Amino acid sequence: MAEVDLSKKVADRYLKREVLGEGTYGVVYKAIDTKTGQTVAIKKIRLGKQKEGVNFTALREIKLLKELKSPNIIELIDAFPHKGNLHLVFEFMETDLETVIRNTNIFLSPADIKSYMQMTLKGLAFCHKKWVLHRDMKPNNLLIGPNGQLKLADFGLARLFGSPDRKFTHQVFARWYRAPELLFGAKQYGAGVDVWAAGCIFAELLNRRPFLQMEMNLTLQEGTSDIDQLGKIFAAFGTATSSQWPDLAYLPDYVEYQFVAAPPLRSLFPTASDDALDLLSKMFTYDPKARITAQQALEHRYFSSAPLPTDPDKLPRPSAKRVSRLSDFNPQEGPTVLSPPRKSRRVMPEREGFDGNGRRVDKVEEHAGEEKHGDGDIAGRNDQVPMSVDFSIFASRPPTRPTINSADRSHLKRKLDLEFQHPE
Ligand SMILES: Nc1ncnc2c1ncn2[C@@H]1O[C@H](COP(=O)(O)OP(=O)(O)OP(=O)(O)O)[C@@H](O)[C@H]1O
Repeated sequence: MAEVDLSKKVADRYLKREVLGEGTYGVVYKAIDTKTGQTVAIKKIRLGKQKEGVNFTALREIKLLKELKSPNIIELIDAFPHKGNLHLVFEFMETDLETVIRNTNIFLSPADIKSYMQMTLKGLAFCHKKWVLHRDMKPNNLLIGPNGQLKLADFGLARLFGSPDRKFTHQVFARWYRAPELLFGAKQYGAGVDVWAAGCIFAELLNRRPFLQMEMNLTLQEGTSDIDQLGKIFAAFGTATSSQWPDLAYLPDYVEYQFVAAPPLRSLFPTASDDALDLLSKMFTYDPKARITAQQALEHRYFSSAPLPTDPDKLPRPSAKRVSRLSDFNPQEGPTVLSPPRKSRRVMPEREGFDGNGRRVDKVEEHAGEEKHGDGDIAGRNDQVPMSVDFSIFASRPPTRPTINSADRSHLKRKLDLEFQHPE
């Protein structure tokens, strides 16, 4: 009873405005905090049928996330259960790094790229120090505020609510940022998965296209896609060997890949400086134990050598989304609670495409406006992280992991042969 009273009171504090979009965990609304006049973003996460709502363990974890405060982390301002959904209130951000990268009117200088990478790694290093992993790093999770500050969004959510279900079409992109240990089915992994993803984002900033991007038809094939993604990685950096990565052959989904030598790194990043190339090679180290940490990356000479990182407020970025202010509405009218619209942004596999420069082209599809909730990748959670959640409250179950059969192997061999004959 007490929980219901509390949630109503908190819910009355925020006036929902328009829907900003829908992501893995549910719908995101723009809202106004009537207490402060501040514009916020509210992520509404469906909890399922659990009548008791959020349990104490989850609330404790959410409290920990609220304490995760750093200039490069999106602040979780508030969290409250309401009508069977968990509402997470975040500071409102104007745009995101994916929008910056794919805007062809924006020129990113080496100093700009350095600045975006520095802010990304600062956010990562801060959370890793507190034993919190992101696990779903990608450019659209790197939000940019009005003063150019880049902040990491969705930290800790993968652990709380389960890794996003890769079957959701807008999640297929996330595979391009997955570390090889995850693709080989590692059950125990650490902060290195975020560093690998940050390396992919670094590469994307340099080349202005997703680095380890799979063709859509392969990305959407069930079961074989992790294998194909590994093929893509090995085509770029050479097949991983046990001498480079001693634990390789013991990974749950390990399969032997045809050996290919690495092409020169310089050929993949023609515009990068030598320092940038050196840092990239350390972020893309196969063995997660030997991979550079976020903190070590920040101390790499790339960040102290010329050109120095651009000041965040001088970074080029797209024109800002309009930010509603408290003065924009009449409090007499009462809260404007908008239902999820019938049409909202959603990426469709069959109609989705890429333009000639490898940029994503999102299409709009009509749907019921219902938010969805991933099944959760519990098996893959990091047991070393001292935060624990009773996943049963979210009705999460470990996904069935695709097994590698002989058909997969021959498909893999064919794919690898093709890829290596016709490198991109
Ligand atoms: N703090 C925020 N401020 C402003 N807009 C936000 C904020 N958080 C999310 N959004 C916007 O809401 C929409 C949905 O975001 P969400 O993070 O749920 O999913 P996503 O980033 O689109 O995809 P994914 O779930 O795969 O990460 C996006 O358009 C995103 O830019």
